[in-house]
Amino acid sequence: MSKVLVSDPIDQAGIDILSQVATVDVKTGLKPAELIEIIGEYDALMIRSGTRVTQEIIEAGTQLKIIGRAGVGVDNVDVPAATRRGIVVVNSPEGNTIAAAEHALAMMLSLSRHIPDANASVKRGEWDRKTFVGAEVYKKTLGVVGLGKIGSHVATVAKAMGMKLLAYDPFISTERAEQLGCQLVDLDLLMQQSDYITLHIPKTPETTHLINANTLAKMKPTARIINCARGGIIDEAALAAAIKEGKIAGAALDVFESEPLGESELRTVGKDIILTPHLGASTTEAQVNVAIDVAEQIRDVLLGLPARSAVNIPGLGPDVLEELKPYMELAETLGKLVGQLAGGRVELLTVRLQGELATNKSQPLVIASLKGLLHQALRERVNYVNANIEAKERGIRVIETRDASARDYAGSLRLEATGTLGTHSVTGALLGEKEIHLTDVDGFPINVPPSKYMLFTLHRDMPGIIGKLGSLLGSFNVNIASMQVGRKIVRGDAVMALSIDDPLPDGILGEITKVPGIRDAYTVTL
Ligand SMILES: NC(=O)c1ccc[n+]([C@@H]2O[C@H](COP(=O)([O-])OP(=O)(O)OC[C@H]3O[C@@H](n4cnc5c(N)ncnc54)[C@H](O)[C@@H]3O)[C@@H](O)[C@H]2O)c1
Ligand SMILES: O=C(O)CC[C@@H](O)C(=O)O
Repeated sequence: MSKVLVSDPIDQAGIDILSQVATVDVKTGLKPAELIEIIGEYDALMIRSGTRVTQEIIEAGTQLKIIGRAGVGVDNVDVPAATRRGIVVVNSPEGNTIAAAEHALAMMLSLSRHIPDANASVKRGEWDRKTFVGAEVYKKTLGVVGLGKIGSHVATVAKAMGMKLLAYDPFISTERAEQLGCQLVDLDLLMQQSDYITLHIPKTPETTHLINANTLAKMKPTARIINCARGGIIDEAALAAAIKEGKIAGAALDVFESEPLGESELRTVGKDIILTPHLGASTTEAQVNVAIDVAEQIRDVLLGLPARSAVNIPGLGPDVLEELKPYMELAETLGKLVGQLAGGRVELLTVRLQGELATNKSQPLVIASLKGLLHQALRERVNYVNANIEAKERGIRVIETRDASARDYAGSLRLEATGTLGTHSVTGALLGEKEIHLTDVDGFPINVPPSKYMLFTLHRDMPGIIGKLGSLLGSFNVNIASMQVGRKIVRGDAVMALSIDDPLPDGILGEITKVPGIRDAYTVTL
């Protein structure tokens, strides 16, 4: 019989499901060293946010087939390390949506009516009705940052309370925002005009400290901000200072840069801040939902069936997977690349299956392309199961075309993305059945394997330009691993594809486009 370790408190409904197929050990509060010592015995690990599943733990888990996160965020799991070891990582993308949305709404109302402090004062034996005069949310403006699952529910309820809604989400269509009664605006306008601001975005390199001293300075002195998404999206020191200096009226936080919250400026802010210990998902209903959702997936994988919500391995049948796996990796890589070249919000993705691919089942490749395209916005929240629906919700139209006559490679795939900032295309093929090569960018032929960090330029093919770019990158200590120019005619327009060893430092793209002859530059992380 299989063995499952449950290392965080999980609802009994989940344990009951696991017990149908496995021996279940519940051992919570283990120290990393204790977990490393015992993990080798187990086929599956089920966690919440309390267990940090590091590469070391994954390597010690020699029998592990699946890690189940009873919740949304898998930021406490080293997913790449699990993927390298062939371990499926599953989550529950929707089980706690309502709980988290309601917590954010509760925070907003508690802030506006001083409920935590009024409650504490009565319990101290006081009867003070003057200090706790509040404000109504009716007819006030709520700025929703991130209009995904949780943000959408918050918006719907806030609308019903008579609030005016602004939303900032660069990956959502105007139509979707309008359906929710939200006016889609840029972040600056949202910060300036909102009375309440609520964050519902993932934590990514782009969203880390998205709310900082500069953005806080744009808020009204009477405005309040709520973060029930992820710690680190708000710069905590800047927030504490902004409240203490009266630049904003208050904040409510459920999540923190470091959890559990230790010594922190936030604790010294006083009555204008509400702090809860990551309770967004802590409702009986949500805990039952996520426990059942994840336990069912662990049970299925232990029985050799696909998981419905894997963040790293598709929930498709093993036969389809085996046949299409290399092409799905190609499609996902091209999706990530074209999404980053297009920037902004993509409205149309054209997927063109060429050569022998034209006769293949296209659906998995379209899904893999969309998963890649949406990765920038949704990170681990987009998977092979939800990519299609997430794309629809964002108003991304997909067109599939086929060209069996294309003969350059046995089979190749071309993705073209049209968005608010223009149209870009990329083509790729497999060499030796496995090795991905980029064969065309924006109509310019190249032949380069993708690498984690890349830089693409659109420039005029003229003497000296490569040297100037090389020196500029060198002056920023950027090491070039490889470089190739693709051009159609000599001294015409050309594309340069560079693989670089590290991410480009901030501000360098602007310097690159100042090099005479370089029109555009795009940095890409794959
Ligand atoms: N406090 C809790 O206990 C708790 C519980 C559940 C979820 N969460 C967190 O809540 C957040 C939202 O979860 P969800 O399920 O709604 O996710 P979701 O993927 O459905 O929605 C996230 C939205 O953010 C948008 N987005 C991505 N990058 C953005 C950017 N740079 N600027 C603006 N918008 C951007 C996406 O387009 C998407 O619409 C996540 O961080 C999740 O981890 C917290
Ligand atoms: O397990 C929890 O309570 C955290 C839940 C939440 O942050 C999530 O990502 O689902």
